[in-house]
Parts: sequence; structure tokens; C-alpha cells
Amino acid sequence: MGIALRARGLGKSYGRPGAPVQKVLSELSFEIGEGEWVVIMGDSGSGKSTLLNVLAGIDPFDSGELFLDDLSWGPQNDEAKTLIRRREMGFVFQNYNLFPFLSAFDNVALPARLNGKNDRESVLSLLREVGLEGKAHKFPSELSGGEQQRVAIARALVHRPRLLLADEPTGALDHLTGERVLDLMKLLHKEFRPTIVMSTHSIEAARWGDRILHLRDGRFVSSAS
Ligand SMILES: Nc1ncnc2c1ncn2[C@@H]1O[C@H](COP(=O)(O)OP(=O)(O)OP(=O)(O)O)[C@@H](O)[C@H]1O
Repeated sequence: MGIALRARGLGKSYGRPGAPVQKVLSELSFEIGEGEWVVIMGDSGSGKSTLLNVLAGIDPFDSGELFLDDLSWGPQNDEAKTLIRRREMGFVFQNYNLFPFLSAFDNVALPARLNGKNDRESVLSLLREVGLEGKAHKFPSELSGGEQQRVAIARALVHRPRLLLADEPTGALDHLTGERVLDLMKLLHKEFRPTIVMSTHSIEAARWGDRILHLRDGRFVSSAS
């Protein structure tokens, strides 16, 4: 198994001139294998979203090194980062973040179109896999939370990204719906084998991953398989 993500001494602080600096990520070093599903757990405010945003290249980091495969992640300009994100990454958020004026079909088709692909069949087949083929024409406001998250998962995977970043994907769902969403992620993980980095508060949700990393005071304090 190759290494999908490698960090050495990764650090990030927030602060404004005149205000105390808050160190959110502190000297983090880790490796995540290709196709591995890693879960980041930690209390509210421990830095889970910050870490995911740093991995996505949305937030800059202050110190250390981060590699996506062999690519040093950080020195690129915003345009290059956007292209890498668009081709290589998929995102799932707690609040689904679907485009409200696009149908389920068009939400899923968008990342494929942005990558120059307009393959109606693969969008439909993915909607079928997430159990929503019959609701392809519906808008997000016409779908339940669980259905919206299933659309979001299809959207995150339609362009076959190598890395899926999922920030509290079941945080807004009841227990049973959350389990169904995670079952679906498991199925699609087996099929597409993206590397997954998922944050969660929930130990039940964390069990779906291959490995758990616990974030506390900006550091990983222990990990369990
Ligand atoms: N843009 C920002 N500017 C200043 N401070 C920030 C910013 N974003 C996050 N923080 C601070 O960084 C810390 C970590 O926030 P982050 O959102 O990464 O935590 P989290 O573990 O994802 O929390 P939660 O589980 O509640 O979503 C918090 O104390 C937060 O106040």
C-alpha cells in the first residue's frame, strides 16, 4: 500500500495582531495509506475541521510539511490548488452543502462536468447505487437529510477522487440514518477505494473506519485500530 498523505511537524495557529495566538495544530506527524479510511476524533474545538481544511489546501498551515502522494502540498498558487482539489478530492460536509437550485442529478453531475466529463450514465448509475435513482429530478429541499447526504456522497465520488474528506458526515442525522449513510460509504469505499479522512464526535461512527486518530490540544494522543 502506498502513502496517500504524509505530514511532518504540521502546525497551524490562529491569531490577529494584538490578540493571543491560538495553536490549533501542533507538530502533527502522520502517514495515511492509499485506500485507508482514517477517522479523526476529538472534542469540539480540538481542530478536526481545521485539519481537514489544511489537508484540502483551503487553509494554509504555518509550519511543517504535507505531501499528497509525492506532491508537496502548500507551495502551489490558489488556481493550481483548486485544480488539484477538483480532480483529486471529494468533500462531504455535516450540512450536506448541496446547491439548492440544482436537482440531485445536477448536483452529482457538477464535479464531473467541471472535470470535462458529461457522462449521464455514470451519474445515474451512482444515483442508483445510493438508492436515489427515482429522485434524480428532486431539489435538495425536497429530500430528507439522509437523502441529501447520499446525494452529497455521490457528488463527492462521481469524478473518482483519490481522497475523500468527510467533516462530520453524520453529525446532522439521527442514529439510524447516520448508520445507513456510513454503510453506504463503506460500500462505495470498497468499490472505489478512495483514501478517506473523516472527522466525527461519535465513537459509533468512528468504528466504520480502519483507524482512529484522537486529536487533543493540537496533537494525536493515541490511536487504535
Ligand atoms: N478562521 C478561524 N479564525 C480563528 N480561529 C479559528 C478559525 N477557525 C477555527 N478557529 C478556532 O480553532 C479551534 C479549532 O476549531 P475547529 O473548527 O477546527 O474544531 P473542531 O474540532 O472541528 O470543532 P467542532 O467539533 O466543534 O466542529 C477552535 O478553538 C476555533 O475557535
